[in-house]
Amino acid sequence: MALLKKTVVMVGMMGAGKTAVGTALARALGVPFVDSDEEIERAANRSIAEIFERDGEPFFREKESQVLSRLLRGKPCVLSTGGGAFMAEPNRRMIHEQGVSVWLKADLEVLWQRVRHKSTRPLLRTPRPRETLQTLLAAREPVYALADLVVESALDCSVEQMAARVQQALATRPDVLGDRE
Ligand SMILES: Nc1ncnc2c1ncn2[C@@H]1O[C@H](COP(=O)(O)OP(=O)(O)O)[C@@H](O)[C@H]1O
Ligand SMILES: O=C(O)C1=C[C@@H](OP(=O)(O)O)[C@@H](O)[C@H](O)C1
Ligand SMILES: [Mg+2]
Repeated sequence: MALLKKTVVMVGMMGAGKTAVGTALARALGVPFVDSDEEIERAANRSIAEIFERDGEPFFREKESQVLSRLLRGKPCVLSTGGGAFMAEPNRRMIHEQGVSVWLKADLEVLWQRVRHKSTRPLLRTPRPRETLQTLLAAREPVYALADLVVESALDCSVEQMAARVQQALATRPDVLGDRE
């Protein structure tokens, strides 16, 4: 059984699999899983889409930073963020100081196939959502590249396979993952 010394923070685009792979990774490691979007929704008692609609994106980003700060101060766990969380420099600093970031990297086609039938992501409620996703991806990739570890996703790679790949990447970091006695 593994011993987690630092919180593993999943970052990357919408549809990269942060929530799904983070859940599987936490199960495999035997540690708690938290998702910043779910925490925000629970505290507000509203969906992310409703929060964007009623309170606007700046309000959501403020809540996101607060939730990240709180969760990073807790016991080591797997923490999946929303796709925009890593864009803010103060968030990146907190994550870097208190956890280890893992970028789930995926290309446009993979991301699009995973998000196209869902209406839960307010940033993609545009006349041409695929193009919006492409523009966001181009703007964000250089920032995700600042993450501590990168794990690439492909269309034929299952959630469990991705979690195993992340675990392999973490095994190269004895400051993050150790052996329990
Ligand atoms: N490696 C994968 N293989 C197959 N389906 C996946 C994979 N990763 C994610 N998915 C699916 O894609 C969708 C988006 O994944 P999700 O975890 O919500 O992404 P994110 O949290 O990064 O936006 C979900 O339906 C999820 O089950
Ligand atoms: O990319 C983004 O800015 C967002 C991604 C979403 O999370 P997922 O990446 O889990 O879909 C959610 O936080 C919100 O809709 C904004
Ligand atoms: Mg998610």
